[in-house]
Amino acid sequence: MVVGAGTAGLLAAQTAASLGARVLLVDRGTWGGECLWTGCVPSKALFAAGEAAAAARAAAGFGVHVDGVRVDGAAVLASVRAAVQEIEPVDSPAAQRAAGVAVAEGQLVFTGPSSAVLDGRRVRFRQAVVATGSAPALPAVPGLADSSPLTTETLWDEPDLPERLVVLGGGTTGCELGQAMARLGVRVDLVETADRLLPGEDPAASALVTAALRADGVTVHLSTQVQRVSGAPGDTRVTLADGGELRCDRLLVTTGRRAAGDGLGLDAAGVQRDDDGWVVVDAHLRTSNPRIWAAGDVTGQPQYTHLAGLHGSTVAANAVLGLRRRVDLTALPRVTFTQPEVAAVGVPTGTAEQAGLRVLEQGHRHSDRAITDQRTDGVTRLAVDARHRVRGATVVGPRAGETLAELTLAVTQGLTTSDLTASTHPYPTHADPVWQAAISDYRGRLAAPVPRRAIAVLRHLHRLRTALTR
Ligand SMILES: Cc1cc2nc3c(=O)[nH]c(=O)nc-3n(C[C@H](O)[C@H](O)[C@H](O)COP(=O)(O)OP(=O)(O)OC[C@H]3O[C@@H](n4cnc5c(N)ncnc54)[C@H](O)[C@@H]3O)c2cc1C
Ligand SMILES: NC(=O)c1ccc[n+]([C@@H]2O[C@H](COP(=O)([O-])OP(=O)(O)OC[C@H]3O[C@@H](n4cnc5c(N)ncnc54)[C@H](O)[C@@H]3O)[C@@H](O)[C@H]2O)c1
Repeated sequence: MVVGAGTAGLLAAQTAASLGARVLLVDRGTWGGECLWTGCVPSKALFAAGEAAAAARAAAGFGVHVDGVRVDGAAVLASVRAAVQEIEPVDSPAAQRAAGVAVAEGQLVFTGPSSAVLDGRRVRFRQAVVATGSAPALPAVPGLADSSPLTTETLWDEPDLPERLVVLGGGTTGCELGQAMARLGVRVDLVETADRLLPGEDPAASALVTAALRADGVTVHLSTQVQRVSGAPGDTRVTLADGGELRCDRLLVTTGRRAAGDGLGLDAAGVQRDDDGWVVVDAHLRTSNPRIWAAGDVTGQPQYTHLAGLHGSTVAANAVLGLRRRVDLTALPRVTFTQPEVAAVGVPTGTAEQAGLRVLEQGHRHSDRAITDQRTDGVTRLAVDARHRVRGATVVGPRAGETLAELTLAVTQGLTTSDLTASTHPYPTHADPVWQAAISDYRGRLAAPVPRRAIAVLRHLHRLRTALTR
């Protein structure tokens, strides 16, 4: 039995069925989970709308004049919902049945180590997977909960875009949505408690994203605590610790997540959770109940759809075939879909030098493709070890998420900068700075005393051979 039909649960159920297991997949009704309904899909569709508006405004820089860009907020949100609807059939109950998975809709509650109830019906299972995801967490700010703030669970049902929006939290979600909204003409204040946006990323990435958001009209407040929230939608007031006040029509909270395991009867099932509510798993994703596994956000591991999917297929193989597969997080890629995008993998490049690695940096000012596209505000940073193996990378720039695929392969396979140099890169792409960084590292190696002497000997031998054959 699999509880939760988000990415983790869908992949667990489909993989288990393909391995010959009889599988029941249970969900409350949001087949496809957060990614489809309230996460990746709507946020990327909203970002695409913002990108279209920004491109229209920036067109004059290319000599193309678009007069009077007008944003119809209701139509933007309708286009976002249309994107969700177009993808929805792939994750629907019908699609699961076609894949050999039995489905049931309702709220499942565990009643013991191998039993549960689903809307009053008893269910017994040999093995179960908990894949119930995570939910937005509201910080303990006085007045916040009473001010009906928006979260990523409610934003998409709004009839129109607000005129003024305060976004609390400058992590991935706040930066993506804040920039998209500003580009769509919303007056955005973005409030972050840390001293930089995207505090988990390389500081170079934070600086470039902050500059880009400001250029799009976002007012960024760093190192700022919110003391109190008052008012209601239409006129919400956010009082800052320094005494300042922000007024807005809507407040959007993007300050982090909590596990969605409450009310699931995990205690009755003997499934241990940590102090923050995340389900505790071992390296094979097995919980404290040997019959029950967990996958996806609910484990408290990094919250990404690609990891949830990997978790899902891994637990299915472990549960059905008795394998002992692990999920290796050392080369887990991640992308913040702002413009410029921030893509990173492996050892954090911001702290790589403290870890004894060298950082190769290539600004994008001299990348021909960045120049033709008028997006030179990017940087590529590769962390390499003493054997020139790529151990981590951060790329900031257009399509950085696509560029990251090569670097993820490099980190996973222990490739060196000379391996990257040896594979021809097409010209001109946004991935060019990766090749340039690798080539300059390789050239640096050739300039060292031993290779220089070897090159001198080869040159000398070649001259001799040429002279003798004349
Ligand atoms: C705004 C936003 C943008 C994002 N963008 C990206 C992105 O671009 N790329 C990326 O990789 N990640 C992104 N993420 C993260 C990504 O959405 C999650 O990591 C991923 O969806 C988690 O999948 P999951 O299967 O673990 O959980 P979920 O998708 O949350 O699925 C859990 C399912 O369990 C069901 N459920 C819960 N409790 C019960 C119960 N008791 N009984 C029955 N069913 C139950 C729920 O209804 C739900 O369908 C984004 C997140 C947000 C909020
Ligand atoms: N492109 C993607 O892959 C993508 C997009 C969105 C979300 N996600 C996933 O969802 C997870 C959650 O994202 P998130 O951005 O909601 O959370 P987050 O934890 O990544 O960021 C929250 C931010 O809010 C700040 N903060 C906390 N309390 C605050 C307060 N009271 N006032 C102001 N700022 C405060 C934190 O310092 C932090 O920078 C991400 O870590 C990621 O795994 C992924």
